[in-house]
Amino acid sequence: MGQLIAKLMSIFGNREHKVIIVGLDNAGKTTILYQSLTNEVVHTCPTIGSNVEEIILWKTHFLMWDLVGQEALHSTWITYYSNTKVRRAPRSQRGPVKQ
Ligand SMILES: Nc1nc2c(ncn2[C@@H]2O[C@H](COP(=O)(O)OP(=O)(O)OP(=O)(O)O)[C@@H](O)[C@H]2O)c(=O)[nH]1
Ligand SMILES: [Mg+2]
Repeated sequence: MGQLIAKLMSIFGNREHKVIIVGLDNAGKTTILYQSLTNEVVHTCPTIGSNVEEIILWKTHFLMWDLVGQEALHSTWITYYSNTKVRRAPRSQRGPVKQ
């Protein structure tokens, strides 16, 4: 556990990081965000726009943006992408490619 924390600290340091959570509607994005904050499963409604919360882990601040999942509003995601880097999972961790 100590090694894991040390590794995470070496990646993130103690600065503030902006994290955006995107995905299909009803995927569970808001549930994950508020479960992380409260350690409880909370009742959610479909997100319109976004929810934003700060999570502090080992002095590192994560500003978590939970975005709308409805397909008709995916075009609004781009407005949240400023000052972000997209990280893809390593190829070995990605799912099968659809033909
Ligand atoms: N069974 C099950 N239900 C879940 C899980 N996570 C979330 N849900 C339920 O799925 C529904 C949608 O969850 P949300 O967290 O609101 O989904 P969302 O991705 O934020 O949806 P949008 O805001 O519409 O984009 C809720 O009724 C949750 O209680 C899970 O791991 N298992
Ligand atoms: Mg939501």
